[in-house]
Amino acid sequence: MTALAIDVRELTRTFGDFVAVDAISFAIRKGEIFGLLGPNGAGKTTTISMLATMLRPTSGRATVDGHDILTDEDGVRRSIGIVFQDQTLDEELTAYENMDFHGRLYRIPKDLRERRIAELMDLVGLGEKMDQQVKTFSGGMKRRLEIARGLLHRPAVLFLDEPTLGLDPQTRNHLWAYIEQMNTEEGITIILTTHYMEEADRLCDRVAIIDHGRIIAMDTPENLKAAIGGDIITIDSPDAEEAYAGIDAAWPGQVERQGSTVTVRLHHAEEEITGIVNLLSAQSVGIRSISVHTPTLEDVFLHMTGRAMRDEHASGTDQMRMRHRARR
Ligand SMILES: Nc1ncnc2c1ncn2[C@@H]1O[C@H](COP(=O)(O)OP(=O)(O)OP(=O)(O)O)[C@@H](O)[C@H]1O
Repeated sequence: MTALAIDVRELTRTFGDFVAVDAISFAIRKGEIFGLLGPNGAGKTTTISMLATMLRPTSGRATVDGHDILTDEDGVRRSIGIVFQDQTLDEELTAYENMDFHGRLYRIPKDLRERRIAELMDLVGLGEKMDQQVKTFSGGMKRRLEIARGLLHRPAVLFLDEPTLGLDPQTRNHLWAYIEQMNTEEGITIILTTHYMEEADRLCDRVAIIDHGRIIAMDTPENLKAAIGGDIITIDSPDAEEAYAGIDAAWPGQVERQGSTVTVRLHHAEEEITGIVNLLSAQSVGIRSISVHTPTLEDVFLHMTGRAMRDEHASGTDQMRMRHRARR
C-alpha cells in the first residue's frame, strides 16, 4: 500500500487558450492536512475538481488513495468526501434526512448508517438539531452539516473547497476545530483550498501557494515564513517612494513597496526601528504609521509575487459569492 493519499504529476487544465492549472505536481501523505492557498482565480478549485473527478484534466496524471483519476473514477469517488463551495443540501429536508439520503446512496447498511449519523452530528455539534429542516439553519450550521455528510461513508480523503468562505470569525474557529478533530480522530487526509492565510496557517501541515495556475512555493507554514528571514516592519507613508529609496540605500535588498506601504525585512527589527524613523525624519519623509510583526503567510505571498492577497473578513468577492449562493 502506498503511503501517499494523493500523487499529482504535471496536472494541467486549459479553458480555450487560458491555462487555469499549469503542470502542477505535488504529493500528499496519508493523514496530512494539505492546503492549496492562493488568491481568487489562482486555479485552486479547478485543481481539486480534477482530483475529485468532476473535471477532466487537459493533460497530466494523478492518483487519489491509489486510484487513477483518469482510469478509475469510481474508485476515486468511493474514496473521497467532498464539500465544495456551492451548497448541495436539500433545504426542505431535515438534517437527518439529508444525511440518511447520502448514506443510502453509498449503500451503508441501516444500523451502521444510523450510528454513524448520530456520531457525526455530535462531532459537528448538531446532535440536537437532527430533526430540524435545513432551511432553518445558519450558514455555519449548513457548512458543518455538509462536512458531516462528506464524512458519512468514511472517505480516506476529504476535499474541502474554501470551507469557511464568508463565515464569521467565531464560526470559522469552530469549524477549524472540527476539521482538526476529524483529522486526528478519524485519520482522514484533508486537502483544502483557501484564500484565508490564517486558515492555512492554523490548519495545514503543509501548504502549496498557488498563483496563476502554478505552485510558487510548497512547505510547512513554519518553513515558508522562516524563509522570509527576520521580522517585518511595515511603514505607511505619504512619501512611500522616497521612503523606499532611503531605506533601500541603508538596507539594500530588504525593502518592498506596494502603494503607500513600504515593508522592510530585518532581523531584530525592534532594535532597528529607531534608526529607520531617524533616517526618514532626516530626509523629511512622512510616516503615517509604523509597526513590526513576525512574518505571516501573507508576507510570504507578497514577497514571492510582489502582490498582496487579502485575507481578513469576507472580501467584496466573498460577499458577492455568498449572495449568489443564497439566491440559488
Ligand atoms: N469552466 C470554466 N470556463 C472558463 N474559465 C474557467 C472555468 N472554470 C474556471 N475558469 C477560470 O480558471 C481560473 C481558475 O479558476 P478557479 O476557480 O480554479 O480559481 P480558484 O483559485 O479556485 O479561485 P476561486 O476561489 O475564485 O474559485 C479562473 O481565471 C477562472 O475564471
